[in-house]
Amino acid sequence: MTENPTSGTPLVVLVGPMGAGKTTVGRLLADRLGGTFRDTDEDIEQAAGKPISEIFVDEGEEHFRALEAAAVRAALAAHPGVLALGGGAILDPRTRALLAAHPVAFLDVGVHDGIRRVGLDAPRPLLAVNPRARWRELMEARRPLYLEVARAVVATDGRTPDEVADAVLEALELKTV
Ligand SMILES: Nc1ncnc2c1ncn2[C@@H]1O[C@H](COP(=O)(O)OP(=O)(O)O)[C@@H](O)[C@H]1O
Ligand SMILES: O=C(O)C1=C[C@@H](OP(=O)(O)O)[C@@H](O)[C@H](O)C1
Ligand SMILES: [Mg+2]
Repeated sequence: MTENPTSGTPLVVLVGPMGAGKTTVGRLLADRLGGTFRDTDEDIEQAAGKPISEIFVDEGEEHFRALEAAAVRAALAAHPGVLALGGGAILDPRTRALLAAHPVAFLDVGVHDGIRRVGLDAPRPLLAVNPRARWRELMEARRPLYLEVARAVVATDGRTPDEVADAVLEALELKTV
């Protein structure tokens, strides 16, 4: 295992917009690094006992963001493997401040690949209406925040998840098992 025995904090944290491949690439990276994978969206769903789309409908986005901030804080403090965040986690200034102490990779993607990928996947409540325009709008507002927290920026357009995982390892100079 290349887990981080001294601090018990993540070897790598993935941020970026919906469809960047954080969850998919995070799993691959955990395999390569010999650590475990954690995704704060999954932590939130498990704790709430329902999918994120239902949390948005039942309790609203603000409530989801509060759960998300707590889930990210807990995972950053204690998860020694690979951690993927949800696309909007970086909206919280306290989360961004915490991320400053961690090896964060921003998985970048353009609207074309981003939208194609989310179209193949589980529903994202923020993209339920006018997905293309919404995705662009969100990315425009959030790009500076992704850049603010990132130690490495990794382009994912036209790359397979395996190629993206390789690029993250290289950019952050991480050693595989
Ligand atoms: N580099 C890639 N190329 C093609 N498809 C991808 C790539 N990365 C992820 N996907 C697919 O896109 C969808 C969304 O990926 P996911 O990892 O959930 O993104 P995120 O967690 O960043 O929203 C999934 O169906 C996944 O299999
Ligand atoms: O960008 C966002 O605000 C969101 C991204 C989603 O995660 P992914 O980025 O893993 O799709 C999930 O947290 C929720 O639907 C909100
Ligand atoms: Mg995800």
